[in-house]
Amino acid sequence: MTTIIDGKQLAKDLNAQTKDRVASLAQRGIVPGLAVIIVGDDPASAIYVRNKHKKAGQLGINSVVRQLPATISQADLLQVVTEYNQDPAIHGILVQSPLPAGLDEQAVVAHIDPAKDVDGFHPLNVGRLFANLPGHHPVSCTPRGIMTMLDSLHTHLRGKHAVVVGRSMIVGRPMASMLLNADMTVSVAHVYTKDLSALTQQADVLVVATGVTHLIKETDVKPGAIVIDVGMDRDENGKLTGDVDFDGVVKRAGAITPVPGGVGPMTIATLMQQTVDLCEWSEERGTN
Ligand SMILES: NC(=O)C1=CN([C@@H]2O[C@H](COP(=O)(O)OP(=O)(O)OC[C@H]3O[C@@H](n4cnc5c(N)ncnc54)[C@H](OP(=O)(O)O)[C@@H]3O)[C@@H](O)[C@H]2O)C=CC1
Ligand SMILES: Nc1nc(=O)c2c([nH]1)NC[C@@H]1CN(c3ccc(C(=O)N[C@@H](CCC(=O)O)C(=O)O)cc3)C=[N+]21
Repeated sequence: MTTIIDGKQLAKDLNAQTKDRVASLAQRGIVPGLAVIIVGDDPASAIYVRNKHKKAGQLGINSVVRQLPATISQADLLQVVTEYNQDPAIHGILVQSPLPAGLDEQAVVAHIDPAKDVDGFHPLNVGRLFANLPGHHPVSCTPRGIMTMLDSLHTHLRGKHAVVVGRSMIVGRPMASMLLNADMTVSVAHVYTKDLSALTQQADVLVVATGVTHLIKETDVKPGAIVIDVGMDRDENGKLTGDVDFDGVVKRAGAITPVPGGVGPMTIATLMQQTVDLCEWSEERGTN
């Protein structure tokens, strides 16, 4: 029997925990604050931002959405980030990606106070993850949510082979670091990988984040493998689907995430979790 990993239910469970933590903070007069900066009018980004804002409200997190015109200058955008860096009511800052052409996303991310970097995209936090440094630091929410999903399976990861397909800053690279930090043997595949299928067939844990609809088929997967589909793609009918051919792969995998209802809801729940983490860490340090 294949386990269908229920991202929606896991997100519900995680959100319930986050809500409890927010309630405990409220008793001390503390409200976690999240600032979401969205530049331009990309419709997909607008939907994500609305979902994040709604979820934050449900959990008692104070979320501020700052909509900025696509024509904003780099300097003015940096100034908005500075404003939230200096605002003691804001614990997490997120700049929705992608930014319109002409704006330097890396420079904007590097301008965020690393202690308020709720996406875990700041180079200092990326480096801390890569080096597996001890202590508190934020990390990319999508792979962190995937680690929570793997934890829920209560399976032994140490020494097993993980294959990550994709090497983006938001998913593939931080995912590979987290799996390595969990003592797995990690392979990272990308467009130049030769014989991708031969590699993915060796994976005990296979994470796919490419944006290529149904790249991974039943015959690309080892029997019993855990398959995590990060893809959020549109099929020929405009329906949301993944990078994994679910109907085929489900016959062979030991566990698999669906799209929708898999990694996506856990990304948002993890963002909320990490906003509260940042708030608690700043309290511990006494910086607020
Ligand atoms: N559910 C969620 O929470 C999230 C979902 N997503 C979704 O995940 C998918 C990936 O997102 P993201 O990582 O941002 O995408 P990017 O486009 O930034 O990166 C895609 C990666 O996949 C690799 N790749 C592309 N085609 C192939 C191929 N045929 N074989 C092997 N590797 C390939 C690329 O390799 P190379 O580097 O060589 O070009 C690249 O590293 C998208 O569908 C996106 O919508 C993204 C973020 C969050
Ligand atoms: N700074 C930044 N941080 C991000 O975390 C970030 C970003 N930029 N840019 C875009 C990607 C994408 N992303 C998703 C969030 C939720 C779902 C999600 O909730 N998906 C639902 C379905 C939603 C639907 O039906 O459209 C699901 O999979 O079930 C998906 C994708 C966060 N991203």
